[in-house]
Amino acid sequence: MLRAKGLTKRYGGRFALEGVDLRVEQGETVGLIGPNGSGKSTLVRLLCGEEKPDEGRIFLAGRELSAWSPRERAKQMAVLPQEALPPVPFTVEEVVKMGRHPHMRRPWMGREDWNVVEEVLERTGLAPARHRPVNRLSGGERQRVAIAKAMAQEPRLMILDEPTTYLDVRYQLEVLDAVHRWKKQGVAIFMVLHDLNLAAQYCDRLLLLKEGELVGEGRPSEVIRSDLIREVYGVEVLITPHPDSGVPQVLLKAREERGSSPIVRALAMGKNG
Ligand SMILES: Nc1ncnc2c1ncn2[C@@H]1O[C@H](COP(=O)(O)OP(=O)(O)OP(=O)(O)O)[C@@H](O)[C@H]1O
Repeated sequence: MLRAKGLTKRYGGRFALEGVDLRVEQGETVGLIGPNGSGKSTLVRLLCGEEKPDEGRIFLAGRELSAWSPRERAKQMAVLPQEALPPVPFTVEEVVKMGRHPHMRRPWMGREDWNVVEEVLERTGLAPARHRPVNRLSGGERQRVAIAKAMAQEPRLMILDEPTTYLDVRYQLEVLDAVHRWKKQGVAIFMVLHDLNLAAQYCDRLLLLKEGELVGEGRPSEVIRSDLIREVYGVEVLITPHPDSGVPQVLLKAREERGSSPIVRALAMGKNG
């Protein structure tokens, strides 16, 4: 569904991405992980056509990304950016309806469009809030509306940049369960996640970025390894299988030499007067 080869991007001569290859099949969830500044958002911007790579090519459903018209591309691919939805003065229902635009042949909604909007509002639990203006919702509620709009678009590929930002643990799981259901319906999913434990639980494959280069790729058990996490993030971790599913889970180890950090020492001095 999505294939990229040799993607390279420079900003002012500095490499943000270098020689990245990837593919996402239908019905597969691929997670992108990596530390701050490793190039995750840059890669997302290239894959959704927002920016052009300096080198490399991207194919969507077998056709070069740049060859798709915006409308036809929107039927194939929905994107949930990190800053998903500004606090606009539209109602929840109006925003979800916007997701149907690429499918509408006339300027008004047909029966099929209304059916999809109704189903999405029900499935996301937003039906009771349908007439509420989005600018009066919390960050987490707005995130759910953005996800509902993307669902109404009925894409074959969904690209999500940190979809759990702003969400408490319950909604993090709700959103990722919804993503998992799309995948089961055959949608290809590519998502950036900071939380390594959620990434291991919800992704079939993981890509690990370090300073713009892919340094790990494979099943969660092949990528979530203490040596690789130490090398890429510079922290000591313990890896243990999840008691239910057996997927690797990361336990953070506190740094041993607490006293040696200048910040910790300064804080301790402040505390002691
Ligand atoms: N528009 C830009 N102009 C200049 N440099 C940029 C630009 N966008 C990103 N960069 C640089 O490219 C590198 C990768 O940034 P990017 O935002 O892709 O990282 P990230 O992995 O998404 O980080 P985070 O986890 O903090 O969101 C960083 O060094 C960043 O400063």
